[in-house]
Amino acid sequence: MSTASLPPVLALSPVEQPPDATLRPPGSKSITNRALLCAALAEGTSTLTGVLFADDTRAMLGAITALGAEVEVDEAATTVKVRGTDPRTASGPVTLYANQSGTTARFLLPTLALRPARGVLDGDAQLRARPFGPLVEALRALGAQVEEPAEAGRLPLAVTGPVHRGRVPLPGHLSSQFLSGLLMAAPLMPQGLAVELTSALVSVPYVTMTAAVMSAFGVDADGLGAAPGRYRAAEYAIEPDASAASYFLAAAAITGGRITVAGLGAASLQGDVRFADVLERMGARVSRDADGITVTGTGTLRGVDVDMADISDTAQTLAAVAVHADGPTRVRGIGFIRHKETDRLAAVVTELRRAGIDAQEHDDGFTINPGAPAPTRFATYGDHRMAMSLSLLGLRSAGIEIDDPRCVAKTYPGFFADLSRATARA
Ligand SMILES: O=C(O)C1=C[C@@H](OP(=O)(O)O)[C@@H](O)[C@H](O)C1
Ligand SMILES: C=C(OP(=O)(O)O)C(=O)O
Repeated sequence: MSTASLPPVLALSPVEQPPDATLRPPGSKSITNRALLCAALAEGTSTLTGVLFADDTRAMLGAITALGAEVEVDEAATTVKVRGTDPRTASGPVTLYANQSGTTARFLLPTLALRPARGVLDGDAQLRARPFGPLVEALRALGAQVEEPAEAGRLPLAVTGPVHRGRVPLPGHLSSQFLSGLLMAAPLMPQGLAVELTSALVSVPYVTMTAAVMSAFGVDADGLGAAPGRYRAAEYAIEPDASAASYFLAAAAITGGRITVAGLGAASLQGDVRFADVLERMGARVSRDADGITVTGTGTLRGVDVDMADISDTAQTLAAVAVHADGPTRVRGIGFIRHKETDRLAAVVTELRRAGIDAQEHDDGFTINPGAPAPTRFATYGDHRMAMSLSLLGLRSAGIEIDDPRCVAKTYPGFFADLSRATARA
């Protein structure tokens, strides 16, 4: 699936009747990038199934190949075989390119610090604007050399390992990805690693996910460290992406239809499945079973006051739902999403106001008042989640257009095709 056939501006039409559909979104970006890295660091050949193919995971595939893993891709079968490598035996320099992908970049920097050679990590302009300072400080504290040829705490960065210490302080309030990246490299550090958090951790479920994927590849991690050891090759099945699922569950709530997202059962590793709980609090009917989550819109949506620090990738989805509620929605706990693909608090409030919706930005979140969106061409800020969330406003309102819809290539190239399939028929 590619975004090449999408126009530069996508015009959306409201649904003719409430949808009644089942779909299985592509594999989880977060799990794919963890499984690819753990497999690349493992002894033996792993087989990953349900792999996401999108810009962010292609960045990780390219990087582990550059690091010396052997990768065999069968995209049609969503399968990747990875023969692992040991970065501690590397000799030459390497350059890795993370494109726009925060996970790829933050997961790989600590792995570069395992190599007794110089490794350069870079990304596109958007990723170069995102913070890396806590990881730079942590790797230096562990004994690696880090050069910051551009700006302090920003890509590009050059890292020369190996590390030789095993304890490190780390702030948690900006991003959990720094901790996840350190944890995945931890078993290959000479003393393992113990991290001491110096500020409250955001996006906590992603660290639990990191420990779960590490454990599937034979390493025990407790969320703050791991003992020295080796990953073992595994056969690993990746779940559908729960953040991607949020758009479809929201679509059912907004339209009064019924949509089932298959493949996200009660044992899901992804915190974002809890977005369905927020829809339930708002008045949608939610059922969960071993195979998936179904949301049925009831025609009533109440405004909510909700902390989304654990599930912040779904905050923009909720903003689109909140427009259709019967009272204000206040989202808290997500000041850190100003450092994602764009300043997501400013972006979502600016775009909703452009459509005539009464929305306010706060230090830690936003308030959205319900309203009828005026015909609007929405800017998307190179942020896939702006494009996917704002497209939900086109389900009930006429004249909604999405600028640069191709930005969904970051995590979900087939999003607009899947949205029109899921919402086209009763
Ligand atoms: O570890 C991960 O896979 C992710 C962690 C989250 O980032 P932060 O920890 O920066 O909030 C999330 O927003 C991102 O899409 C994926
Ligand atoms: C924040 C995101 O991605 P990343 O940090 O991995 O670039 C996202 O997918 O919403």
